[in-house]
Amino acid sequence: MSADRLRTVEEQRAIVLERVRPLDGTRVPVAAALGRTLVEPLRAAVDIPVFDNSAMDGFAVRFEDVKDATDAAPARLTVVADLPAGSPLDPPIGPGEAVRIMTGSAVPTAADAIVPFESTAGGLADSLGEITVLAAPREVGAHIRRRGEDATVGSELLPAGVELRALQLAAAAAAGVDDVVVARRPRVAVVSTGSELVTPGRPLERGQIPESNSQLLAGLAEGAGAEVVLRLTVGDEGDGPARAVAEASALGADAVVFSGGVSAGAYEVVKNTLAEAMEFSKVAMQPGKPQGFGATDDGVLLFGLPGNPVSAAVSFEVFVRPALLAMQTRTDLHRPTLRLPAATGWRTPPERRQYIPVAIDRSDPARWTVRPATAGGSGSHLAGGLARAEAYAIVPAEVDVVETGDTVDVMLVS
Ligand SMILES: Nc1nc2c(c(=O)[nH]1)N[C@H]1C(S)=C(S)[C@@H](COP(=O)(O)OP(=O)(O)OC[C@H]3O[C@@H](n4cnc5c(N)ncnc54)[C@H](O)[C@@H]3O)O[C@H]1N2
Ligand code: MOO
Repeated sequence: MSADRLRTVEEQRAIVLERVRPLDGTRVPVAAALGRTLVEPLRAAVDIPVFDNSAMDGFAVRFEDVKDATDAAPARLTVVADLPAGSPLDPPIGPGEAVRIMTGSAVPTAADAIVPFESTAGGLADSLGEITVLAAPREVGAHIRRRGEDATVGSELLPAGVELRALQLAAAAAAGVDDVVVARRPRVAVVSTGSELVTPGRPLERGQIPESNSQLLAGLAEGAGAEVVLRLTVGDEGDGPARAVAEASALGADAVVFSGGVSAGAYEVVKNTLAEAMEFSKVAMQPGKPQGFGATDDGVLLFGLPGNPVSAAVSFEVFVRPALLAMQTRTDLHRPTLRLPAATGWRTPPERRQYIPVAIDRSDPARWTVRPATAGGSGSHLAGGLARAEAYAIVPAEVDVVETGDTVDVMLVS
């Protein structure tokens, strides 16, 4: 590689992923597994449904008895038992007999169809003595939900490597599973660098700004399944980064995410103090050109993201998030992307892939469009506009300008 050729995003990401070691699996209750990554397939512990059960409130019948029932020629049956949900009973049903049954109750072995209350003359109001069936069930098995039709004991509901969200955990619970084996949460330290940074809300003197990257990066890290074990700000002089790495290691951190102090100035504290453990490179992306990455001897990953807030946000998406997911053995390391037309045009940097924060206009459901979320275009300092961003439009390095109506790749991040 020539000295001035910038690395591609893929090259830099490959260097990062090469250093990732998978975290151990741990067994956690299903109730505590939201956002965790499965490391063993999820298998059903019981059938779903657990037993043949009624899909309707009504009567369990012998199809033969009611198959010809109509308004003009109703079938009359005697109700011989009542089955609320949860009843353990399996009452016999003789010719001309029926059992009142509620949705979810086990269907008696002797029944082969359900007649809903709506198909009888008396409905619920007159459902415990003689009943008059005015309409035949469609077929044998009508309104019966069969045991195991959704899943059977031992069948795989989910493969390893997927994130457990509410729907997946509901399926686990429905399958009688009470705990799952998931990856340990990566422990992350978030370290902001810069002598100009002040805790938000404090009075600002000339030259000072509110510190926002730790909020950004801690939130993104947690969103990627990590546990933030340390969050601090260090100045541009001294050995703050090295002390932060030591503190993070003592806390068992798997990764330290620095922001700021990685480019070409006189006070690049991350670059100046961690040069032995980290490599500092330029990546053909905008924002996010200056990147630092490395690891301690103990394998703690060290990310040196550029300090501009949009640069830090984009860099997290393309390098840190995939690494945190890979540690958790997640199969899919990347955000979903769509291809959408641009609602307005914008300029793009030469020879660098652009990641521009965008808002999606969904007013026409058949034609979503995107527009830059930041008023000043792609400026990496425009932290306020991030509030409106829900995605990044990704424009290839070869493209110089996006025109209104051009289709762009859009990486969804919220
Ligand atoms: N001569 C050159 N100058 C710069 C280059 C270059 O190639 N040559 N690259 C520019 C690019 S691109 C970027 S991006 C920045 C990256 O700089 P650093 O990573 O060293 O970041 P800092 O200088 O420390 O800060 C940049 C900017 O961001 C603000 N900042 C930093 N940390 C925070 C924080 N935690 N919360 C809020 N804002 C933060 C900081 O005040 C600066 O305004 O370098 C360019 N320069
Ligand atoms: O590459 Mo910098 O990250 O443009 O702002």
